Amino acid sequence: MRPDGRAKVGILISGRGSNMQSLVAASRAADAGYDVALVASDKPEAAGLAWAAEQGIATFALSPKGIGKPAYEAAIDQALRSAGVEVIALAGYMRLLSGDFVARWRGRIVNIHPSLLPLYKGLDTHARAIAAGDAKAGCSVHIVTEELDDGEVLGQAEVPILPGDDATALAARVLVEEHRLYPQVLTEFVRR
Ligand SMILES: Nc1nc2c(c(=O)[nH]1)N[C@@H](CN(C=O)c1ccc(C(=O)N[C@@H](CCC(=O)O)C(=O)O)cc1)CN2
Ligand SMILES: NCC(=O)N[C@@H]1O[C@H](COP(=O)([O-])[O-])[C@@H](O)[C@H]1O
Repeated sequence: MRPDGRAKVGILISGRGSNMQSLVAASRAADAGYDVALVASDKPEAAGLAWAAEQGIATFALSPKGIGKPAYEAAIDQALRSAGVEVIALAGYMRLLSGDFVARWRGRIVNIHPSLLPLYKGLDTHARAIAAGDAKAGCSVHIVTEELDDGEVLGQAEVPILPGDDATALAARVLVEEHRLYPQVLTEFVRR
């Protein structure tokens, strides 16, 4: 924790990075409680990396292809520690973190997932909610454990599933809530 009581957060992304952008924007508030010290990705071509660099935020990119998960995770871990990161926020990060990595950062990794956990862990959450005939969907911010999408839920936001919705329309409606919920929950989390 910095002398001014603000936590240093590292954000892991795999693509567009719109949640990362909402976390960065919110960090600029005096009462955010955190600063973004690093944006890292398993995809060097991830669009969010370029945006973060333009904001003057340190970035790190490495593909696990050809180097194996242990070496890959050791490099990500080193980049996070070198940046002084205290809390990791997964934001559209599509790789499963190993038990070793999670253990090294126990209780200090959070993730946003596009469903009302414990419903629809994993992928294709919106299509599954529509196929099930659900009346509502949403997103969840949870603590990351070894198990996929299984940790303590810190916050959720609901949206209606409307007649004629397809997964794309529903994802867009949920994403608006993700961008509102994640910064709010991260600020509460770093103050825990
Ligand atoms: N140990 C954990 N790692 C991650 C978690 C978690 O809860 N525990 N959350 C995910 C994010 N996520 C859902 O929010 C998610 C990411 C990826 C997948 C997935 O199925 N990925 C592909 C590729 C996996 C890989 O190559 O590593 C797959 O398994 O085929 C599902 C959900 C981030 N990591
Ligand atoms: N299972 C993890 C997962 O599906 N995460 C989801 O990926 C999207 C990333 O968008 P973004 O790159 O614009 O933040 C977000 O909708 C996030 O909830």
